[in-house]
Amino acid sequence: MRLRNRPPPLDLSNPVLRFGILGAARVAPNALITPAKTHPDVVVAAVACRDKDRGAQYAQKYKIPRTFSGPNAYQKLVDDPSIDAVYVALPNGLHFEWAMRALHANKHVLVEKPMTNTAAEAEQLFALATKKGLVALEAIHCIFHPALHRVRDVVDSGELGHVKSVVANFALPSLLSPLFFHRDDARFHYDLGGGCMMDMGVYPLAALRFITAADTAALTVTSATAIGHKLDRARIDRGMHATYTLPLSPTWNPESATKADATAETTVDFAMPGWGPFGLFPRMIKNEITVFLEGGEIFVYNFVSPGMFHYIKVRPKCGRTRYEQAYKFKDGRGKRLWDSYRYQLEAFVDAVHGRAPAYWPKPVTVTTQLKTVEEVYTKAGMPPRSASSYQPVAAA
Ligand SMILES: NC(=O)C1=CN([C@@H]2O[C@H](COP(=O)(O)OP(=O)(O)OC[C@H]3O[C@@H](n4cnc5c(N)ncnc54)[C@H](OP(=O)(O)O)[C@@H]3O)[C@@H](O)[C@H]2O)C=CC1
Ligand SMILES: O=C1OC[C@@H](O)[C@H](O)[C@H]1O
Repeated sequence: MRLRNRPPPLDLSNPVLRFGILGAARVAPNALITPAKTHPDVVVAAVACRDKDRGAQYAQKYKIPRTFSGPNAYQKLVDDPSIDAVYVALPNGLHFEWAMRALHANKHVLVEKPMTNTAAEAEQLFALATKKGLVALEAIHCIFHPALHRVRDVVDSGELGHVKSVVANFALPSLLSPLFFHRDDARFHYDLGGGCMMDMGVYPLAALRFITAADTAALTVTSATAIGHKLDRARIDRGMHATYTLPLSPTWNPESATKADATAETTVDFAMPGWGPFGLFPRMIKNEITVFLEGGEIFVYNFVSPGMFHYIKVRPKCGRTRYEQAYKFKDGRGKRLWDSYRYQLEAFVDAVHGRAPAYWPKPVTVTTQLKTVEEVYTKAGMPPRSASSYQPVAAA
């Protein structure tokens, strides 16, 4: 075991990016470990897990050569000179602290969504990354897939006129919830940045902002209604419904655009109850967006994981309905079999190497989204998620 855990010697002429993962996290196999296998410039070199045995099992299962464990595991990984980039796969409330610690240790950071608990924290994080010349990316993977770019292009083309409203839903039926969440999941804990709007809500919000080109401004939240979670009804939302006003995008076709702002709504739920007598009939997963435009509708099925399967239904008021799919970018970049995590990794590595990624979110995209999430909680009568108590080192 000792031998296996000894780091391979560093080859400084090798452009390979050596990732370390913080947390033996459930998300990491899909989000990084598997995509890294098909990226020639990426190696998953280490994982840090607080528990020694669990860390060793995880490393063995996913063939990760090095494990850090114990109470200082995360800091040891972050400080290790053989690691170039840190994937922060921890509960939301720990993202800020560990991404900041990694940046201070001169590592690039791929941070799980939502990037931080608060908009102010994300601003601080991006400021440090910029100061140090490091890459910091929030892992809202679906935005990196060509499918949502195709939807944005159809909207942008003006073929259906300007956007009137958008409805985006991502919700799991209660029957399926135990497959996704532990009974005592971090998602249900306020102190760890839990809540459904934080966890699932960021997908519909980011996607609808992206496809309507309203991704660099904070939306106005016009209403929000939360369904409290049984473990903490006052602070943790099991479900959230919110409505917004979208700023009019200057990229819409000026011929068809009117001065009226568009509206939007999102619905998310960790555990939708069944319907009918005693809620006996289970609901289906909701994972779709509908864009209503002057001249028709666009419906996107499976916007969260479009790499698995998706379709885009374009239904003009006059004319024939068509179905589209997009698994590659229009400039030919990408591969049919890449999923959204693989596209995200491609963008991350491109950015590290100074190549122009197919898509790269501006820091303001992330910070304004978090402002909107904060406003949703406030409007729903719940406290926005609290800032981390971590105090970044002043000068590093
Ligand atoms: N992009 C995507 O598709 C998805 C993203 N996510 C995001 O990824 C992050 C992690 O989610 P997920 O993988 O489901 O999480 P897990 O429940 O698997 O937890 C991840 C790790 O968090 C660590 N951890 C550290 N402190 C605590 C604590 N106090 N309580 C609980 N865990 C702790 C544990 O590390 P250790 O091993 O050291 O014990 C654990 O392995 C979240 O931010 C979530 O939003 C989640 C799912 C999908
Ligand atoms: O893709 C996802 O689906 C379920 C969520 O709880 C998870 O965090 C999210 O990223």
